[in-house]
Amino acid sequence: MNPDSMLREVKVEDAVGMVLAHDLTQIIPGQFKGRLFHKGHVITEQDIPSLLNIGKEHIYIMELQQGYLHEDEAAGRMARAVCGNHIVLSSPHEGKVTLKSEIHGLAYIHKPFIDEVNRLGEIAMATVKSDTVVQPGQALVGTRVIPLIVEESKIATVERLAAEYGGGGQALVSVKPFRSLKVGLITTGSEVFKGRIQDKFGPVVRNKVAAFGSEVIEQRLVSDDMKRIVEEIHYFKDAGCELILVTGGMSVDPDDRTPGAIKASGAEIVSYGTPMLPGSMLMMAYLDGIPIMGLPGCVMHDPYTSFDVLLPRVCAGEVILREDIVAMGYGGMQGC
Ligand SMILES: Nc1nc2c(c(=O)[nH]1)N[C@H]1C(S)=C(S)[C@@H](COP(=O)(O)OP(=O)(O)OC[C@H]3O[C@@H](n4cnc5c(N)ncnc54)[C@H](O)[C@@H]3O)O[C@H]1N2
Ligand code: MOO
Repeated sequence: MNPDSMLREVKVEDAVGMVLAHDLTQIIPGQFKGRLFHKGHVITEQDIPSLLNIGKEHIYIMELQQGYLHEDEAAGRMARAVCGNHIVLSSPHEGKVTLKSEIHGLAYIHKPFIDEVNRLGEIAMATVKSDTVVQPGQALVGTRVIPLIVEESKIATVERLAAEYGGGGQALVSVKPFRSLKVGLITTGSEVFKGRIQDKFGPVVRNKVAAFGSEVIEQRLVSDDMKRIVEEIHYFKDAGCELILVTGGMSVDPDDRTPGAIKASGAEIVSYGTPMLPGSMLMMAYLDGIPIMGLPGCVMHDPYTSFDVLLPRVCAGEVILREDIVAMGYGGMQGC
């Protein structure tokens, strides 16, 4: 059956007493965008000028047949098919259902599934990117079908794909909460250690870490001495730190000892260097499963560096792999 045959066009002047088949939107640029009339609204004589003002000279009267879905129901079914932990669904609004985060956390979106669904046609599933930090109430995903009436089989296909892609029990859209990590901070640099200049790394790192609910339990200053830096890494490991950050000395000068010290501590190096600017000199490593990050000078003064991309992921309990670092290059030119 042609879905158009389920829709009858009626002139608004003849539509008094009839029921609206979908939400009607008004847009006044700079002032208002939203629903002027709800689906299910019974049209009155007084509504006619308002309808004409938003360009509606006709409305649809709908007689939905077996095997077809209204846009609101289709959007709701798609949203329920992908919804995972810490997500709440909005009620349908202008044919769209929104998945919102319940918590401050890290968004997870299964990109191959989203691409597959959007390839089907007549469907729009718009998401934030995976690993976006989201606030409570923030929208992660909007689901909508393009026509007013869609074949039920198309939505069943979305549900089947969701079951296939999410087969391992992992939802296709979810939010990971941040863990509260004990963080050890080692600040290298003889000029800071000897008091020639005041430390500016500590406050910045404390604030960034606190933003994800973790805490720098202690900061220790060391000179540019590899043996001393290694000792401090082991000190924080023995103190039970779940993340160790080493600042400064990450570049190419003879006094830049930090990469060598992280290596000499026995840590496995995931990557020395990150394809992102600012933050290209960052090192990611693990010592017996404890993440160690070498932070270059730019973290002190640039508001968004490779550290700001990786820190939330580490705080959400993700293990950073070489491929994750590789993937940061595309889109990683943030200005430096
Ligand atoms: N020829 C090259 N030059 C630079 C490279 C490079 O690859 N080749 N990399 C650049 C990048 S990227 C960065 S970032 C910077 C600095 O990296 P470092 O981590 O080695 O930083 P430092 O040399 O230790 O210090 C730079 C600067 O910042 C001051 N500093 C360091 N720590 C503190 C602190 N805790 N409080 C206050 N100020 C601090 C330090 O005194 C220096 O003035 O290198 C680029 N250059
Ligand atoms: O580690 Mo650097 O930012 O690329 O300045």
